[in-house]
Amino acid sequence: MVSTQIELVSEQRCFGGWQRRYRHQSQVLDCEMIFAIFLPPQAAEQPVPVLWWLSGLTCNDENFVTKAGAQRLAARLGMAIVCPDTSPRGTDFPGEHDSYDFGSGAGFYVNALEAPWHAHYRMYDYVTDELPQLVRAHLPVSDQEAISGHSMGGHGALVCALRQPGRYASVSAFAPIVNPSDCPWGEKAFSGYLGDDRSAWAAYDTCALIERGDSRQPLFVDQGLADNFLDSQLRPERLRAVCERHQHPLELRLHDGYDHSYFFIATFIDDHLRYHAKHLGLIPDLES
Ligand SMILES: N[C@@H](CCC(=O)N[C@@H](CS)C(=O)NCC(=O)O)C(=O)O
Repeated sequence: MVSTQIELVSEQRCFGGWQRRYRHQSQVLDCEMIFAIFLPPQAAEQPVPVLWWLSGLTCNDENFVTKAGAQRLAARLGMAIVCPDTSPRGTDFPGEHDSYDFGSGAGFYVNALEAPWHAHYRMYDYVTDELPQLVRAHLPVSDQEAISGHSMGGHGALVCALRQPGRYASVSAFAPIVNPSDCPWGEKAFSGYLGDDRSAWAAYDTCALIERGDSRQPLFVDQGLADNFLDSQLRPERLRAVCERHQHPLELRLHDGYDHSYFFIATFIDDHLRYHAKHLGLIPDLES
């Protein structure tokens, strides 16, 4: 079941299109949520394909919008970009706001199984089901979709695509957490949201999903080599190894000197937008 109302919070003209924020009551998360959408100029004429952008720890719907610099090219390509928030909001469970890597701002795109989180922390269903239905019902986007994200959101994007073969035209990620079942961020989040039975964790672990082999969708991943979290949390070599073992198509680009920040994302976001535009069948007007 989908909530039916969305309320415009703000809008700005941007590269001939619109950058907007909307508020709505999420039934899946049982709280009020805000999401951002960039609508390119083409959306005034007809529904346009949509890129889902999943952000990382500590983010809300605004980080990508204000820091990635994606709107200029998205406007030319005719691609909408939707940025969901990263967790339910407005709830106040014990410990929910105490740390940056668990609770608010850190939903990890899972459907929680453990109390008290399971009543609200259902970000997988929110970003793959409720929000797409809501956006399509109210805004000029087509059912063609691609997905990308950063860090916790890179994990989310890869997991959403690998769990739903054939759904997204393409998937990409910046500095994704590729093996959350075996890194400190993931172990903390998954034991809190999913419980101690690690068999439930594999459904949200990119490396485990590639092992399972349900999807053959190519993965496009950028990773900075000066990323503070490279060796402790991200471990792209594990993604490379599992993809090699299973002949899963992977383009993994390692970039000297780039860190974990949105400066890294802003540097390479155009490559990702063009990659998705190609797979979404958009004909880019890239002269000039
Ligand atoms: N706050 C954490 C790091 C959190 C962090 O780097 N978050 C990334 C995603 S994992 C982010 O995008 N932060 C928001 C921003 O840069 O705008 C720390 O200082 O260790």
